[in-house]
Amino acid sequence: MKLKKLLSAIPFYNGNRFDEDLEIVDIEMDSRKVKPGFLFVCISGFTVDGHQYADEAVKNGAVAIIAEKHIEAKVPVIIVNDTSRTLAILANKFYDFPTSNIPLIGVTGTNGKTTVTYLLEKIFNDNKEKTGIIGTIQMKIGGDTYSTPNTTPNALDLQRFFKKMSDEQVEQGIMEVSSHALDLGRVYGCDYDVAIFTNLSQDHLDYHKDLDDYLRAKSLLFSQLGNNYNQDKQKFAVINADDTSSDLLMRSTAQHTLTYGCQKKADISAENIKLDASGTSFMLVTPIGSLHIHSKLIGMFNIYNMLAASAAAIARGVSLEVIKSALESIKGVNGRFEAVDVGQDYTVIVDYAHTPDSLENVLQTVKEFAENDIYVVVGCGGDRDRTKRPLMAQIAQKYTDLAILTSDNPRTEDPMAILEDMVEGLVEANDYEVIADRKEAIQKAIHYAKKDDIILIAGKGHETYQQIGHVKYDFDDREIAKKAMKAKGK
Ligand SMILES: CC(=O)N[C@H]1[C@@H](OP(=O)(O)OP(=O)(O)OC[C@H]2O[C@@H](n3ccc(=O)[nH]c3=O)[C@H](O)[C@@H]2O)O[C@H](CO)[C@@H](O)[C@@H]1O[C@H](C)C(=O)N[C@@H](C)C(=O)N[C@H](CCC(=O)O)C(=O)O
Ligand SMILES: Nc1ncnc2c1ncn2[C@@H]1O[C@H](COP(=O)(O)OP(=O)(O)OP(=O)(O)O)[C@@H](O)[C@H]1O
Ligand SMILES: N[C@H](CCC[C@H](N)C(=O)O)C(=O)O
Ligand SMILES: [Mg+2]
Repeated sequence: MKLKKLLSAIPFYNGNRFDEDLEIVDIEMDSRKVKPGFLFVCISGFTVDGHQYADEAVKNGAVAIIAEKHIEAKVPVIIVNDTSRTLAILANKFYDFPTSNIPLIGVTGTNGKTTVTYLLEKIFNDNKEKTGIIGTIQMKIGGDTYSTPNTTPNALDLQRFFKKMSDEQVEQGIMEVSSHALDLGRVYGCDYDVAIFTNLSQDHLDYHKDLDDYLRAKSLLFSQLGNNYNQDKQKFAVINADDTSSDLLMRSTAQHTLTYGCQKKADISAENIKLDASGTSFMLVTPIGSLHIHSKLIGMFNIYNMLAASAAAIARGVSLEVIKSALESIKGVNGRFEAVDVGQDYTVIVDYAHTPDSLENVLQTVKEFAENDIYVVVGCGGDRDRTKRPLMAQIAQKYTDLAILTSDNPRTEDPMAILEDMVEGLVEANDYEVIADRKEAIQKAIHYAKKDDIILIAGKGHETYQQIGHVKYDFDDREIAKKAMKAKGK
């Protein structure tokens, strides 16, 4: 694309000082990835300032630069107020507004985003539609998977992936939209058809000033719904009516709303709920009819996830029969309440609970079905919200017979300092142990386990690494638990 055409996406941009007939081969925000003919965008990051790398970008072949301040360069430098937002606008234009060709569902909320996206994948695949997914575990088109460092990638990677989805005739895009992404404008310009809200509870207070600021970030998904207005497309906000933030989110959108819930009056609800250790059953009540669902997913929180997915599928025109068969056949989501079974006579569950609310939900569920002792192995991530650490330790102790506090991904923090923050939250007299080495902590829990006990290993779920400092070491809770059980003779 010609630089001139690309720059037409920036309002009031009228700099004719440069050779705007320059051909731009692609856009980059990372100097190390720049190739001849690229446009380099300087981003002021959290760790370094991208403006420092303009020289390197030019050496690698950048033919023009977008920056927030004057820099000396042998190529045209276009100055804008906010390079992050400009990058989102330019990437959208460069890849030809790919989300206008793909029906897109965005899922936001503190917990349940990944789960809801995989429920939706199953529903749309059963409806014979090709899906594309973007989220915490991976990005995916049909059966092909791609890794991503973020739950919601930066605007450039995101628009590139949407273009790929569009080229590969994806019929339904489904993505997790993190509060960081909303706040940093990573999803600016994405044309969502359905925006889903799961719930709001404490997390990410390292980044957001307070819970109101966190909610404000989440609300951006709803206020931008339908901005790329197209009268042929109906847009829907799917909102958890039982969550205290639902009112604000409903007021944040001018589009249709579909509410779901089990307590307050809602458009889509679950009645006659039955929960047991093998799954859940309920009557799914919707504006297009009611059906009985029997699912293998465990816990009340998963009923909410199923309601959210059903509501979005209904908004997209999927029949209740397809929704029922998909929800009844899905076995679970990678690393979410995943049983690790080598034939032992006690239960081991690996789960991704890494917030106070998710840990409480999951332990409440375990407690409801426990026939004997409950052990939890849990830690908190380094370089993340410190205030959730004592709360998570308190919850770990409240619902279990033994809490083994350990490391999650310490990142650049001292693991013992993280554990000290956790221990501050302990209030009850019952037992706890602190074992900083996660492998040892898992082995210890398995060593203690007797017939009919339950061990919950929380926080890392699907992750296959442990990040210590800046290095990611191979680490999979499930593999370590299996080895420990086999070493014990099960
Ligand atoms: C705090 C945060 O969000 N950081 C994100 C951010 O990194 P950054 O701004 O620090 O980037 P930087 O390293 O300072 O670099 C600034 C600029 O210089 C450029 N650069 C850098 C070095 C070089 O040699 N040349 C060069 O050009 C970089 O490409 C970049 O454009 O931009 C990066 C690229 O998009 C992200 O990968 C990175 O996410 C990191 C991995 C992260 O941990 N983010 C977390 C907090 C996050 O966003 N999490 C949410 C999910 C939370 C949830 O569970 O809900 C997410 O959506 O993932
Ligand atoms: N609707 C829910 N409400 C509360 N807790 C939930 C809910 N759904 C899942 N959980 C718990 O939260 C954990 C994480 O679930 P999931 O990965 O679906 O959430 P997420 O919102 O994608 O998380 P992340 O912010 O890390 O992307 C699960 O392992 C489970 O313990
Ligand atoms: N997306 C979340 C994941 C947390 C997972 C947990 N294992 C941790 O490392 O803290 C985050 O980056 O805050
Ligand atoms: Mg997720």
